[in-house]
Amino acid sequence: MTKVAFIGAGSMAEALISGMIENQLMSGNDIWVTNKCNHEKLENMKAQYGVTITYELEQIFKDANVVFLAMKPKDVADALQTIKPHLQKNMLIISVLAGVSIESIEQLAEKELPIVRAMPNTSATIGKSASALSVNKHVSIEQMKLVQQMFETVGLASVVREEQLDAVTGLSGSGPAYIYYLAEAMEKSAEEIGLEKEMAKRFIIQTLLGAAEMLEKSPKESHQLRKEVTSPGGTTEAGLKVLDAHAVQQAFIECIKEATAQSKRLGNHFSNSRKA
Ligand SMILES: NC(=O)C1=CN([C@@H]2O[C@H](COP(=O)(O)OP(=O)(O)OC[C@H]3O[C@@H](n4cnc5c(N)ncnc54)[C@H](O)[C@@H]3O)[C@@H](O)[C@H]2O)C=CC1
Ligand SMILES: O=C(O)[C@@H]1CCC=N1
Repeated sequence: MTKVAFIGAGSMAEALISGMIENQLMSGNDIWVTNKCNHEKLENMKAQYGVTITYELEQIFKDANVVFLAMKPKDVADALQTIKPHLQKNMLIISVLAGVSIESIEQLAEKELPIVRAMPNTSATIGKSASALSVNKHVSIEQMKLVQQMFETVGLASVVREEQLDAVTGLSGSGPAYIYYLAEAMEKSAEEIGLEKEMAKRFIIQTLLGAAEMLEKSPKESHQLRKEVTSPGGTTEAGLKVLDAHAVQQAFIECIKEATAQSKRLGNHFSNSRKA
């Protein structure tokens, strides 16, 4: 039996827990969760997923095979300071922290541990995450199999070079937020053009799902698919001209680059503050 401990009980921890339980990789009995101080949040997770909640570190780490680090990057130094006496050589550490390198975690833990640095996204909740994984040399073949299984249960999982993880963070870690941002704009416009909220929402969702599935199933590139919607002199052309006038595509490119840069900054800030 695998015992999985989550240190941190926020959005990402909940997305992974819910995805792994929903997709029957494990049950709530296999999962132990703690956080910094929000006991109500832990109680809610216990009620919803049947996980065990505790602030007793002895309990959470006893016989744990896998330890997820799921706090914000700014909190990892404090967290590891507290938990490091409980970390054993055979425990697989999976960090989902943006920017924080495997080397930084190794230094904070002050012992040789198998460490996976992962970048999933919140669509893990419904088994649709896009997760990238990098590992250190202490991860065994068996542990790697388990990691692949966990992340494949909650979506697509690919091993990447660690230096690519900042880019993955900017692209697909943060990616769901970009799509929700577009959905928000579509919802707001629907109100202004006279469509009822609920009906508009169904049309927006179906449009996003349909376009995503076309991107997946059609052999055509995204540019070609866009051209096929855009009749000369038609409605799409008129709308897209407005997006071009506001340089929206360029803004999205800069958004993804900036998110990537921020992931790097989070990591640099972290390793520089350790050197200081
Ligand atoms: N939210 C997202 O879409 C994604 C987040 N991530 C990464 O996941 C991590 C968590 O992000 P969120 O879940 O959004 O944050 P959150 O703020 O929702 O949750 C953070 C959790 O960490 C806990 N925590 C803080 N210090 C702690 C300590 N010393 N000991 C135990 N628990 C502690 C907090 O109590 C809270 O439960 C971040 O490092 C982020 O970079 C990665 C991919 C996507
Ligand atoms: O915004 C963040 O920092 C985290 C990492 C990727 C998505 N959310």
